[in-house]
Amino acid sequence: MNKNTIVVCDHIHEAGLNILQNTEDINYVYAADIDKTKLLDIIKDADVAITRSSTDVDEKFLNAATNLKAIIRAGVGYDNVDIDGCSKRGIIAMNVPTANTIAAVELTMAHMLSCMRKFPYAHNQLKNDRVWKREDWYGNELYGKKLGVIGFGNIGHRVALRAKGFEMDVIAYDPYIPSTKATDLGIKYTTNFDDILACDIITIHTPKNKETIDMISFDEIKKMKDGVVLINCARGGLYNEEALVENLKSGKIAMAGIDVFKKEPATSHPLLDLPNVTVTAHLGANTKESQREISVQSANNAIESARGIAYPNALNLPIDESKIPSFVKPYIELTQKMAFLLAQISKSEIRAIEVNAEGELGDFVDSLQTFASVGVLNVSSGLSVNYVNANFIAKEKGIDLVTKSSSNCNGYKNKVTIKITTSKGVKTISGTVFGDEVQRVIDFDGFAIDIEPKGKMIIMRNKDIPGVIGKVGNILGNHGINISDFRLSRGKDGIALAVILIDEKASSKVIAELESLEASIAIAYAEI
Ligand SMILES: NC(=O)c1ccc[n+]([C@@H]2O[C@H](COP(=O)([O-])OP(=O)(O)OC[C@H]3O[C@@H](n4cnc5c(N)ncnc54)[C@H](O)[C@@H]3O)[C@@H](O)[C@H]2O)c1
Ligand SMILES: O=C(O)CC[C@@H](O)C(=O)O
Repeated sequence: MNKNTIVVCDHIHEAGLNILQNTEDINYVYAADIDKTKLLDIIKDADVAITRSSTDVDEKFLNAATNLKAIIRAGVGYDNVDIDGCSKRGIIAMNVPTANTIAAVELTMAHMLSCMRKFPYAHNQLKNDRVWKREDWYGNELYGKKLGVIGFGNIGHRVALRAKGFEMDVIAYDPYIPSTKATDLGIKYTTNFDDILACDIITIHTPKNKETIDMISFDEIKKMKDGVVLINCARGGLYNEEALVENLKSGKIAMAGIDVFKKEPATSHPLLDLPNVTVTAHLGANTKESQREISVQSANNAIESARGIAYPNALNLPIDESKIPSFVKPYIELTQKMAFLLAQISKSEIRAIEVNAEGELGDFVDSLQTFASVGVLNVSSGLSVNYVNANFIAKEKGIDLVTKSSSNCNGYKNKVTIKITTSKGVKTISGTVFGDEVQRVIDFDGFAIDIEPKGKMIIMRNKDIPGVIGKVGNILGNHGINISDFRLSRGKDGIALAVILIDEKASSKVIAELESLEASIAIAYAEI
């Protein structure tokens, strides 16, 4: 049996390692203790890799991982995974989004309490210095304080709930959620960032991305109360680190509780030199409960993806299958088939692919576009194109991807039209699904037609003159080709379009003979 290889690149709990070890159809390699440069040698054999924040999945990693089909980030944040790089190579990237939520929530509360009571310093004075000076350690209470929560997702909303337990006055800022997500929990909601800057304590729980890096910097800190407390258990760099250091030194920020740093490991960071900072070494996810769960989920997900069964929590799939209503699924298949058909007929450099989804289907036009790209590119690039990398490859080839949608679909419940622009001109195809799953092509280049997109076919554009059908039948018959269906559509200007479904492949000789007919304008052969 040809076994798939799963490489574990970082330390994960033994519960997951045992699962991998005991899975017969998996070849499991433990590479967590190996130097990261040597990992590049090992990763070349991996079908699936499991990583944490200590392994950067960057260009170097991905270039070395020539067999890789899937990668599991054993945690929430995937800012150290080059998702575009994965997509370009057809690698499915996944994370484990909720298994460490509680661990991170509780560490946030610990930092908050620790900052308010200057806990580590009080602890060190007694434990390390053996000094009993109670007058040095007057802290502040959480009770009654205003807490600003930036990012109200899995962690942020739970921090808010716990803060309410401490009878704090909590306000959430997260423009990407409905306000009711907060207000239903009895938590105030704002879209005005200044409301957050006016709080006594601010904690951040957003992902790290272009929008959130330096979200709090010199200007924002200037607007804050003197003596504000800042907590970051999300990602280093969400608070600008230079601004933190300067304002902690001046006392504008009274205390900061920091679990994460812009560059990790951070053993000589200037924040570590300051007396008003409580720090931990990226321990947000480090509870035994959370690590066991992350490890088990990562191992199971890695096995499923190695077997090609499922890709739980995929980050770069164009569609989340669970969110696609069942009526859309046959349209996805139809779109890919029609695009494949159209690209075969076009046989020239593709410049643009436009997908127009009409009816309720309009809401899913982006997903349909991806599958149209797969269909088109499969003709020229083969099966290495999949729905993870199709749009990247199309863009790299300079193909314009256009989507349109409308509610009106001329008598059909839903309809999808693909328009391909090539160096030779424009071709269009439309289709619909009758009932639950009867897929039909209903229009070819403006000719109304009704065919199932399946099998071998000749598409012939011809002058609408007598005797064409007979002559075509003769040529195909002479070559021993059986016609299973012949669909004719007559245009207004004396031109007709025929789609001839046949049982055997039509050779280039057959196509040449058809082209030589006096009525013939254009002949193409295609197979789905
Ligand atoms: N310290 C650790 O070990 C540790 C552990 C787990 C998670 N994390 C980090 O914590 C953060 C939050 O994780 P989560 O599981 O709650 O993620 P999540 O995706 O459930 O929530 C993130 C929230 O941030 C919001 N958001 C995004 N951009 C925003 C913006 N510009 N302004 C305001 N809100 C914005 C989103 O709408 C979402 O509600 C992530 O950065 C994650 O990597 C750290
Ligand atoms: O332990 C890790 O890999 C980091 C965990 C945490 O930061 C996460 O994003 O899940």
